[in-house]
Amino acid sequence: MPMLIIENLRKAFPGMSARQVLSDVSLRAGPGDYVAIMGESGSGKSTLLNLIAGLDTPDSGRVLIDGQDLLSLDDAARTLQRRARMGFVFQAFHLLPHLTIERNVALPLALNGVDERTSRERVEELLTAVGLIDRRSEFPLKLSGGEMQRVAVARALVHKPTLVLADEPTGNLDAESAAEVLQLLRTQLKRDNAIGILVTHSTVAAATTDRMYRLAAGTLHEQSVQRAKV
Ligand SMILES: Nc1ncnc2c1ncn2[C@@H]1O[C@H](COP(=O)(O)OP(=O)(O)OP(=O)(O)O)[C@@H](O)[C@H]1O
Repeated sequence: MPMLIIENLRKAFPGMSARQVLSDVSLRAGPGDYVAIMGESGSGKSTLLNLIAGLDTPDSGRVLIDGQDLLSLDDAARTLQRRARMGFVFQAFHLLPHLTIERNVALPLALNGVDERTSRERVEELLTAVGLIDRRSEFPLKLSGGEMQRVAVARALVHKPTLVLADEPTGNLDAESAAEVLQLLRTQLKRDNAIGILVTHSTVAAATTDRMYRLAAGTLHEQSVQRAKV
């Protein structure tokens, strides 16, 4: 069963203005949970995402994904686990320009050694779900921002990860494309029973999740959300 446990994370960065960026962050999420994290610029949202992804090391506390502490693994094993168990959606899309749309979506499957036939079927399923199956042979630069982000959503979910981390995924989109991407992200997460973490400045985006937290003074504060329809 997909499970994310974040326990008592602390993190400070050394330097002149050294201060506790995260002082005590804990969070639990299970299958299909979709959580928003908001907070002022500099409150530590990116720091927290990096710790969850095992890209940075906390001063204390731990992150367990499906019971596994990524930091207990060496670099190579941690990379394999990250590839297998996580999907990412970034503000700037991060599609590979020299690969077709279907190759972009297939990438996590190729990296995880999934066979060609299974891969083809799953890519088709995801591209159909995000409404881009007819554009499969095109290259990303032919697409609009909203379309690129729909490809990125397909790529983040194609390998059925435990956890999808979305960092301001609608920051570069107009309101209409943003709503479309948010709806797809939610639908696909729920369909695959994945855990979603959405980092955003937008209350409209946050309102599409199930639970919303504000990161302030180094810790998470749960906010009441009125679930919005997107
Ligand atoms: N590698 C680093 N070395 C030193 N300080 C850092 C480092 N990374 C982040 N910080 C500091 O930690 C604090 C939190 O930064 P972080 O990027 O996590 O904030 P954020 O909430 O993601 O901000 P934004 O919304 O602007 O992206 C900031 O004061 C930042 O300057």
